[in-house]
Formats: sequence, C-alpha cells, structure tokens
Amino acid sequence: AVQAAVVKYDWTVDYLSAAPDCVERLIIAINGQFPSPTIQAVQGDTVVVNLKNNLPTEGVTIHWHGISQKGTPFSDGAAFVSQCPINPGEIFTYKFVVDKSGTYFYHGHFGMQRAAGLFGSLIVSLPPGEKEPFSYDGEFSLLLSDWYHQSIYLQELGLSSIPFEFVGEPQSLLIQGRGKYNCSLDLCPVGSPDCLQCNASANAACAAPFVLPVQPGKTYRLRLGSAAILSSLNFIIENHNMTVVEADSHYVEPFVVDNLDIYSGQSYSVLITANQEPTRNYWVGLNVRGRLPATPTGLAVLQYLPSNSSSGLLLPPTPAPQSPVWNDFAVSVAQAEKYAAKTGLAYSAPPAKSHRLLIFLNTQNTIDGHIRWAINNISYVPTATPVLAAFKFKLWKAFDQTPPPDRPPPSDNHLDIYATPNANSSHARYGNGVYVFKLGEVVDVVIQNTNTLNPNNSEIHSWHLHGHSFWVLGYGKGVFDPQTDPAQRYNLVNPPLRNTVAVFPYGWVAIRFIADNPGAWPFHCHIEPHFFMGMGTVFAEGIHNLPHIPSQTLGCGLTKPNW
Ligand SMILES: O=C1O[C@H]([C@@H](O)CO)C(O)=C1O
Repeated sequence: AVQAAVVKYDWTVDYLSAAPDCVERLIIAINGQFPSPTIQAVQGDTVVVNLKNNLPTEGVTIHWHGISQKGTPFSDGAAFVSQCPINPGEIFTYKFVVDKSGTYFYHGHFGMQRAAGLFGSLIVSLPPGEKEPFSYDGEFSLLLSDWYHQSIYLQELGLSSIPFEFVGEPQSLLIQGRGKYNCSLDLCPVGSPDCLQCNASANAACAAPFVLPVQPGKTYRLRLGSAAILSSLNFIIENHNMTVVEADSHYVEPFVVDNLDIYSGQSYSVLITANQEPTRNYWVGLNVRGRLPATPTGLAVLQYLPSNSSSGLLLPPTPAPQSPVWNDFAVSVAQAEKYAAKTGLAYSAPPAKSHRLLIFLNTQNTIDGHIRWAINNISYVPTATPVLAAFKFKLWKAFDQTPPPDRPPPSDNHLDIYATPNANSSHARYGNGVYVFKLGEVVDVVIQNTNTLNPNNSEIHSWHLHGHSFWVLGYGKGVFDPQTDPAQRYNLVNPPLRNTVAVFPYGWVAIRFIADNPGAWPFHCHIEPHFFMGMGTVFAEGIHNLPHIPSQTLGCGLTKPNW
C-alpha cells in the first residue's frame, strides 16, 4: 500500500490591493495571491497549514469546506464554534486528514472575510491505482464568485444598522478570480470616499479573461466551486453540453445539462468534450439566477488549440451566453431534482428511518428594529467562547442552555408562508443555544422557506453543514407535511450526498445525516450576509467523546488563560 503523505503549507494572511475586475480594492489574501493558493492532496493525506495572521488589526480563521474533520473538530476553522479567531501576529496550525477524494474549497469563516476574497481551491485526488468512474484527458479548476466594490466593513455596518442597508447585487462575477467591471454601470458619485472610482481607460486595458485551452476532440473535467457571497450562479459554455459527474465530492449518476446552477458553497465536476467547430473560441459564462440580475455576465474563454492561440487570444465573435430567466424557479427545482447518487463504489444509502425530525422555519424578521434572519424564531449570535471548547470544558455559562426548538414555535404553527410578516409583531429573538445529538443519532432536518419582509418575495437559501455530508431526501412546494411528504416525496434509494443544498422560494428541502462526528458543527445559510444576519445554528454531537482540544484554539471568552 502507498503511504499516506503529509502535505505542508506555510501561509501568511495579508491585505492586498488588487483589481480582479479592473477596479482596485482591498482584498484579504494568502501569500499575496487572489484567489488564495490551491491545495493539492491525495485521499488519506494529512494536510498541515501553518497560518500566520499578518492582518494588523483583525483576527482570522479558515474553514475547509466539505472536509469531514473526523477526530479534528478543532481544525474546522469556524470562528467561535471550533476556535477563537487567530489574533494578529499569531500562527495557527490546521491539521486534518482529507479522507475523501473530490473537489473542495476553503475560505475565511469570520465575519464577512470570505467576501474580501479569502478563498481558494482544495483538490483531493484518488490514491494511486484507483480510477474515477469516468474518463477525461485534462482538467481545469474554476472557483466562481460574485464580487463587490464596497469594503466588507461597510457591508457589515449596513447589515447591522438602522436603517438596514443591504449589500445589494454584486458589481461583477469572477471566474477563477477574474472578471471585468462595466465602468458604464458605475453609480459612484465622483469624489465619494465610500466607493471606488471606475477608471474607464485603465479598465479598457486591464484583465484578460481566464483561458481554458483545449485540444479538439478531447474531454476535460471542469472542477467548479462557488464561493459566492449572495448570488445563485448559473454556469454555461457556449455550444457545449456538460455531463455532471460529481457534486460536493460525491459521485452522481451522470446527466447532461446545457447550463448548471451552482449555489453558494457547492462544488461540482462536469465533463465537456471539445467537439465544436475548432476554428473559433467559445465563451464560458457566469450569470446570476434567483434574484433580479444587475450584474453583467462573468466571462472566460474556451480556447481551441492549436490554431487559435498563435496570434494572441481570439475572443469569441458572439454575445455573452444567456442563462434561463432569473425567476424561473421551476427550472432550478427540476435541475436540483435530477441529482441521484452513483450507487456502488463507496456510496451507502441512508438509514430507512430517522430518530429525530427538526423542522427549521426560515424567516426574515425585525428584532429591536434590526432586520435579521431566524430559525424557529432564534436569530443566531456568535458567542465569545468557542462552542466546542464550551462542551469540552463544561463552560455552561458560555451559551444559552435552553436548546433551540425542534419545530416552529406554536405561535407560528399556522404561519402562512406566503404572507408578508408583520415586522411589528415579530416573535424572533437573538439566541446562541445549540442542538445536541447523541452519538449515532439519525437526524432529519426539513428547511422550510417563507416570504421575506417584502411582499411576494421568497429567496433561495443555500444551507451548509460542517463536519458532514448529508443525504438530500427530497424537495417540495408549500408547507412540509410530516404525515404525508416523507412517504410521497423522499428518495431513500439513491439520494445524493452533499454538504450544501438549496431551499427554493416557498418550498422545503429535507436532509438526513448521522450524528457520528464528535464536535460542534455550524449549520447555516452559506449566503454570507444571511449568516451574518443570524441565519444559522450549531449542531453538537458526541459531546462525551470529544477529542483533546489543542490550546491554540483557546484564549477568548471563557477560555482565557487564568494567570
Ligand atoms: O437579507 C436580505 O435582505 C434584503 C431584503 O430582503 C431586505 O428586506 C435581501 O434582498 C436579502 O437577501
């Protein structure tokens, strides 16, 4: 057998002034790179990242999105859940095993730092001698993101202010960190200190799109991941179909699409074959779906070799590719429902029954005049003490000891999910209680969407669970009925395993997982402003079986050293 290796990285987190879409702004970067460096490892390897925080005045953490962290819950990188933020000048060593091949990424998990550009790819290949259940001649990795010109500090201020100021639609869409802002859209008043000026002449000269060079006739694996802050993205390649083979590091039964929905926090592999007219190149496009788009298509170029590379990059002669209309949610639901696990291999079907059902009513509320998101009327506020350490050291004063409700509270039992909530009669409150599961408990969570504070509006949310993959059992419209929906709408034969799933407007989605990973794991909307506004909670499991917790995770809240 091949010995598993230790893959080591020395990283420094710094501010960087850069212009990924031709407009200069402040980025949080690792080793001066945007996107941050790619991690390449082999299944079974131990990844060690020595992370030095060189930001002069703020803490930082990095979350390894999709990595199970079995036995290392303290390396999950969720601020105030798995660790204290790493202070300026300090070094934190993340150490974890990558136990499953596939396409992952990592990102900042403190405040809105992901929105400052703190993200990169993490690719885990199969051990030597093992083969993917599909073949390809080459691969590309594309991290997708939406991009804002406003600083994350002003964004955070707006989200927590009265009156509320939302981040709004992004200025650009980036493919592997590259985009091109349309200066004619610039709404910044000249001289405004709060927004960046668009320099049209500098802009015209800058930023070549990302290029994917392909040989005619060959097949390529595109590894895609969305680090988006707000947008539901749609990825499309002119004239080329894509065969979806992997979702969130798990193989899926292959199916063909001509456009792919990617919700924030999800990753995919698709296969494309360079089988089109080879004398020209083709646009790779990224569009916003699910919200009224106000952002131009993000573009990269699929370049046919060798003829189209000799005299510089030949831009495609065609307009930017269009995605399905933003509010055709039926199209999105239909695509989401196409996913089925590729059975055999390492796949196991879910247990036939769960021990516990949580129904999570997602609402947008006001609390003391602030716009907040809540789950069963609790809007999550991080504690000063990491939840994991609170359990390990029995620091019960660290968080609310009353567990949050498994079901929507009785006051909302007959909630009309289509009605606009009355902001003045909100039952929501701030909280930091956690759900506690017994080791091995089989848990179902049904995420129930509702109308926002705006009439006739319900938004897509992209729910991500740390420390686990879960089975996506089914989707439905309207109000989930625990009596009939499981029998009628659940797939228990080959539901896909994922770590991030979308809940669609006025609908629900049901997931199942086994609480078999001792630790404290955030479960939250991956839309960064939504989590910032309270849309999440923490699942604690196997709390009597927690491993030793390294002291480097401590030092804040009730874990301050007692000199
Ligand atoms: O969280 C959000 O706040 C705004 C709006 O709903 C405010 O009412 C919006 O579009 C969000 O996604």
